[in-house]
Amino acid sequence: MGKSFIGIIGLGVMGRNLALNILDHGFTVSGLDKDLSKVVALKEESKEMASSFDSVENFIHSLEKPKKILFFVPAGHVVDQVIEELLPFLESGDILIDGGNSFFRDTERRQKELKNRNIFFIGMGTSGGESGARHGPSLMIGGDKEAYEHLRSLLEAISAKVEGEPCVDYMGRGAAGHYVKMVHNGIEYGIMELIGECYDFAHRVLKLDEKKISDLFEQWSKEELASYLMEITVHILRKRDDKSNDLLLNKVLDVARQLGTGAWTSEEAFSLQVPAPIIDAAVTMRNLSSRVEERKAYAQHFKSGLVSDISEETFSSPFYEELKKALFLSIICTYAQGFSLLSEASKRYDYSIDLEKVAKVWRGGCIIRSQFLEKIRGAFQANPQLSNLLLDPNIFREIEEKNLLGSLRNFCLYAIKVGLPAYAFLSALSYIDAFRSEKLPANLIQLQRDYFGSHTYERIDLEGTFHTIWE
Ligand SMILES: NC(=O)C1=CN([C@@H]2O[C@H](COP(=O)(O)OP(=O)(O)OC[C@H]3O[C@@H](n4cnc5c(N)ncnc54)[C@H](OP(=O)(O)O)[C@@H]3O)[C@@H](O)[C@H]2O)C=CC1
Ligand SMILES: O=C(CO)[C@H](O)[C@H](O)COP(=O)(O)O
Repeated sequence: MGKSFIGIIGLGVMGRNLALNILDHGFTVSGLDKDLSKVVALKEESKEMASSFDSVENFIHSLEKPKKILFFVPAGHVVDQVIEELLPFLESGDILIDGGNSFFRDTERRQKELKNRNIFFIGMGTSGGESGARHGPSLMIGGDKEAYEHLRSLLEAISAKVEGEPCVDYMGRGAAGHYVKMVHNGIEYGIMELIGECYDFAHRVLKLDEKKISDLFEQWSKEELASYLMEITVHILRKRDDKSNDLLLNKVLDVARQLGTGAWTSEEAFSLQVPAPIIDAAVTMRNLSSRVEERKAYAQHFKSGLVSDISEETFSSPFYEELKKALFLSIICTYAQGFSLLSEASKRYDYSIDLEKVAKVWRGGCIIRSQFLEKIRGAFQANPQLSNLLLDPNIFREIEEKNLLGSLRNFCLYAIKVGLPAYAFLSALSYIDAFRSEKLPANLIQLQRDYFGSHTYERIDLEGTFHTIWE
């Protein structure tokens, strides 16, 4: 039996589907998982799959040189454990690829440790979930460019395509691939929270049922809001429970779980001092959702969930348009915050990330793919140094011409009036309002800091730093 082009360790949701995708494209694959039944099942599903390996040694020997080994195991210590197990069998020039959601600092450390042994370590951000892995994911590559060249033909073949262009590219040195994927997930958190809040408003304030909301969202997903997350939301809103007569949504606990990438994005944004309040709000709202007992106890103090009811006549169809525009602008702001973080990180960590390429690989296959990413790509094509998407003349014009800001403000006013939690929308509004403020009260903060801590301040009329003797 010939040697395999690539080996995959971890044949769960992602590894299994990616293996099948790779096989479909004519590349040979060996698979390994600590759960042997997964290896056997995959071999049964695809006769071309080279398995079943009951030991790392046999698995390694089934691979052609340089050995290319892709991991899809849980992020964290398991990745280190897998590397430890492989090390005795690796040779100079071998290439390890971590396709999981690893923390970028871990990837940097692994790259340094393995470089001493002349082993390449690629951090590959992977998006698209189960179906993306099977039919075409979006792939964000970081690490040694030469090592990427060994994988390029395979990754271009298996990735999603948009107008013939593969949704895979080299993002930059070091952990750039995992960094871009982390920010992708931060944006994913933001958009999911916004869609959730929009649904909540439509349901609890406009008093629309799920059928009507799903029809509305379906219509929107054929317009400016065309995106994967809108599409799946339409399906979710229509899904019936197989254990009762009800909708599945009505049977599901209102606690949003998380594996950490959204919080990492927020922590990074704080660390690099890049404002990303919608992503912060999305993480906070997931955290708040998990405080079930506290929420229940506090809710006892109020007769109804909403502070006041607004008569239904207030909300005729034209208001639905306001809601759509508010969501659209807030989603634009979420992308703006993510790209702004990438722009800063690229400089700080010397990744040299090409933001146009990021938009290109996110247009297809990934969870945050949307029609709007074409405009984002255009913005970075026109100005690769653009520091914030809101400054792009075309995006600015669209916001102005459609009066998106007016709609967002109107939506937020109603949400506040009735007491509906809309933290992500309110964060989007504050973000824009702060950005369009030539003057902020930060002069007062400068003086407060100087007052209590002698931290000094800058003046608008004189160069240098100043301190006032306050008492
Ligand atoms: N699911 C998704 O939509 C996406 C996931 N990711 C990331 O991809 C990675 C994998 O995710 P996913 O496929 O969902 O996870 P799964 O849990 O479905 O699969 C992981 C597999 O790795 C196996 N495994 C665990 N430890 C070892 C080990 N030491 N040696 C060999 N195999 C091992 C697990 O076996 P066992 O179950 O017996 O522990 C399991 O079969 C994660 O980092 C995840 O965050 C990235 C993008 C999307
Ligand atoms: O990477 C992904 C999608 O892009 C994974 O599905 C990830 O698990 C999503 O994050 P979380 O589990 O925290 O919601």
